[in-house]
Amino acid sequence: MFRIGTFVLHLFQKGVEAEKRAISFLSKLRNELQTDKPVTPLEDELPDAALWNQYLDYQRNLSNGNGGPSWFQSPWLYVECYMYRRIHAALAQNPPIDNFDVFKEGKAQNFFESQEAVIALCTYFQELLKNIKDLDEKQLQEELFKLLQVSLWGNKCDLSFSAGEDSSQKSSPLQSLENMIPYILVNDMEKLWSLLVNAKKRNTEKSNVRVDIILDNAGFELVSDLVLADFLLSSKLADEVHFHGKSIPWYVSDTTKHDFNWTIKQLQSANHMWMSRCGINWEGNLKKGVWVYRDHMFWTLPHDFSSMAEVAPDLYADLQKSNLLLFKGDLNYRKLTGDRKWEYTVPFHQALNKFHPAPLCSLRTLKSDTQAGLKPGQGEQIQASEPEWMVNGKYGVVQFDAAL
Ligand SMILES: O=P(O)(O)OC[C@H]1O[C@](O)(CO)[C@@H](O)[C@@H]1O
Ligand SMILES: [Mn+2]
Repeated sequence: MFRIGTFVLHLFQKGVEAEKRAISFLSKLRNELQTDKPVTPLEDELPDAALWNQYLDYQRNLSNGNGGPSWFQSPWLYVECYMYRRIHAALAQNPPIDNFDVFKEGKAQNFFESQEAVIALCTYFQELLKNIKDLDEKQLQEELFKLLQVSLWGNKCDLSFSAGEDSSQKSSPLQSLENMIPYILVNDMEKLWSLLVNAKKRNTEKSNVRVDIILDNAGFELVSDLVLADFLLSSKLADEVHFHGKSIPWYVSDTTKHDFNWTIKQLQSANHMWMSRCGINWEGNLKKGVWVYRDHMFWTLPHDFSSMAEVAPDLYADLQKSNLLLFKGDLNYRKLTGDRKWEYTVPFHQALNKFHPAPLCSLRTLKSDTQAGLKPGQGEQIQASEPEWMVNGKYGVVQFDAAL
């Protein structure tokens, strides 16, 4: 008894010391950020540290003569990613709190506050499954479009955008889809449908149709992505879905492996028949191997996707095996387009800067000022009536690019 007590006390003290170290590391980070200090090399020994430090050298070369990278001067995408990586280092170097996700509570709260919307979506979906075999092509297409839109607007629910404030999905996610169509600035859903239907027709037993979802936020958005993924399998439009999540806590609400499994468990054990049915089916999909969850350190590096083939050739080669890549969310869009301030009419294909592992589509609500592939005058027209259109999350795109 005495021994156990001493052991617990010892652990507790270790925890308190680790917390103090993490807090001092974080206050140092805050001070550097607030006073525009130079970006410094990472000093930890985590597996991606060398790549981060090489990237810092690359940024130093770019800013030659301008004093080197610093918080206010360097590209926003770079320093924002760097901030999340430093937050991770503060914890990861400090056992026993090295696996602690500082954003976990916020993500769980978003999930619980979206409960009604999750119930509405799971109920709708389970009803749909009852007669999915009897649906003709037109009806299947309509259902796909609905679930794509739910997944698109699900991207409104992220926590970094709302600075951690409530951003859960409150209303029924299916109700107002029709009214929101005018807010989809680029709507390539028809192209997705053709691609999937053609892939299915060409599909022989040897070649499975594979769709990859590059996930964004946990909470309601993740549930909407899982429902979409279930629909793709249940409608036989796809045979496998591969999910890609983050290997470290990222941009507050992004999905990690823990969030992914936690969400499915929560649904499974929910006190609601259709919610728990979804959770049970989804765990079954993972066990059968028709759903696969993967993470790769590339997703939490500062590089945009045009350098994936060089920096993470294994990931690029894996994505090349897919029939369709669905990139969720604003940060993925920024990385797809190099976060440049493109003329609105520059073709999406061009903004991708040779990133074409497979046909791809971005489902993203606009929260940052990067947008390509609009019609002439389209951006200017919205700008005139709504100056905040690029950052207020009210508009979205379902923007497709066929591979080379
Ligand atoms: O979760 P999402 O859709 O990638 O949004 C995150 C966005 O929020 C911000 O952190 C703040 O607006 C952007 O940098 C980022 O693009
Ligand atoms: Mn996010």
